[in-house]
Amino acid sequence: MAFLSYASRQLVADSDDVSMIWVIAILSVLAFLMVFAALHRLLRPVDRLPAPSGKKWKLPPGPSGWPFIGSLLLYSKGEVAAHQIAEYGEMTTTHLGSKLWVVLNSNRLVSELYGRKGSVTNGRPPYPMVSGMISQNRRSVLLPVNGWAERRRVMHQLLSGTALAKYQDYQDMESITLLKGYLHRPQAWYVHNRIYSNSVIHRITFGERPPEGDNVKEIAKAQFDFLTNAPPYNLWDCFPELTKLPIIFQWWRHKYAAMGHATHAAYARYWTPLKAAIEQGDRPPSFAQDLISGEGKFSGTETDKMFLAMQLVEAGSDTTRLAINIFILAAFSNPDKFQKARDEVDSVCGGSGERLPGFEDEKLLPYINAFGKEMLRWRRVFAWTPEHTLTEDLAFEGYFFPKGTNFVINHASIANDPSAYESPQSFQPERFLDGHETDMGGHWQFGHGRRVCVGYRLAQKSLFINVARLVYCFDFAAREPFDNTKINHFTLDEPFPVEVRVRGTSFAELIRNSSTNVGNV
Ligand code: HEM
Repeated sequence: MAFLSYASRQLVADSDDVSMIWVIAILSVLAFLMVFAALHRLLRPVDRLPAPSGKKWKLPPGPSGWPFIGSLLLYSKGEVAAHQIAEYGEMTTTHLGSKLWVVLNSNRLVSELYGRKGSVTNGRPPYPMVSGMISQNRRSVLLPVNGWAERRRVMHQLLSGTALAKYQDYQDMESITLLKGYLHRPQAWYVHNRIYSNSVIHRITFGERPPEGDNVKEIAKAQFDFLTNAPPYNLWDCFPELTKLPIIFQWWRHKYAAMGHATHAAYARYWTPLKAAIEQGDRPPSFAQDLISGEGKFSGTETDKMFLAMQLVEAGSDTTRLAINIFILAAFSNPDKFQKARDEVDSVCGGSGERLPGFEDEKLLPYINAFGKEMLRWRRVFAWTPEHTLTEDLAFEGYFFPKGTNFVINHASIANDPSAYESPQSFQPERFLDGHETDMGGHWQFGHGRRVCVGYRLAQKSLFINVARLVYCFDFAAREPFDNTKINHFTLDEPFPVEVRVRGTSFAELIRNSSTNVGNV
């Protein structure tokens, strides 16, 4: 009897346990579904939100992508993705996390949407991590119109017109230093490219070459943190709405907040002594000097000024280094075009090392400028450049785009479009011999429209002077068989195997005798 009552109690207890397990399971599933539904609602891209009454969003075709992440996995395939995306037509709709990315696959559409419609496509989406936390909302390149516009005006004013001419002396001087580097340590050609790029932008920003020491490493780290999290590389910035979650659930914020503090501290350690020296008046002309003296009429705080100057150094250094690397790649991969470029410089400067080409020769050397443009079409510094975001709903060519749509240039696919460039795989500077060799049309590596690279004229001058002088004085060959589609941008070591040789003794003599103390700087 006792046994029976024990057994029946146990049965009831067991069935209670089973029911409890069921209850917990059902509640868990319900909780999961609720969280899923809430997240789904929170992370709806703008084209899934209602359109103004009586209308419907109408977007170009594109891959359907996965729930939540959209086509994130596709974009991780690099240039292969760019070509697959372009298969949908002149414009392709994709989703990058919760962001709506409309990819522009033709020159015509970049001109139309970045250029003609520039007053409504000059926004930026929110980047809570790389802009908000890492950059403390102070790097203009990622700011929305409000916050960006004044910084842009100041940079434009202090980097164009007479300032541009003033800074040419720095480029001249540093380019001779680069030639001397190539002459004395040819195997370190890629290091000289880096030194040139850092030194020029540093002189422009602060009036002097970068100082040696630990500060420089800290700055390099800050730049690395920024670049490796720039769009579209930061996963959390593909879901900006997640910042609406209670802070306790945003475990990833700490990492980026720490990067922001480190960036601020590194900048301050670097900027403070340079600013003090500039204020004492014993430094040559520079962007920072103009900024500090109030020349640019910038209403920002001291910290804003610091970020503006430091951003310039970051934006101008690595981009130029990579572009000169691409020149070397183009030079040894296309010997016939290289010879044509050399013939042009010889016809102006003499074929026996009589004198170095200079800025005064620019109009006489159209092929050199065309070479510079073609190399940025042929191989690129950037696969993707930051989004241009719609600041209001836009009806365009039968489509209806919601405010918040991000337009993005498909650089790789446009550059390889046979309807835009005959034999796009081949390197042909001739395609840019159109009387506009010194402007930047023909490729979009500097962006386009109101947010176009503010330093593109400086960059174009750097490319001109270095391409002209390197073509004139040095020979380049691949040291071993090499696939020239592999650029290895992200290494600071030799990116591809190159043998550099000075053209002859008269050219070595010319370089040795060239002074790096030119100009009135
Ligand atoms: C080959 C060299 C360079 C390339 C390929 C390049 C490319 C770019 C691109 C694609 C953008 C963004 C454009 C957009 O949003 O549509 C940009 C912005 C910017 N670039 Fe360059 N750049 C180069 C050299 C330079 C130099 C030498 C400087 C410094 C003087 C510079 C300073 C900047 C700045 C400050 C911005 C942000 C502008 C803003 O906030 O409006 N860049 N650049």
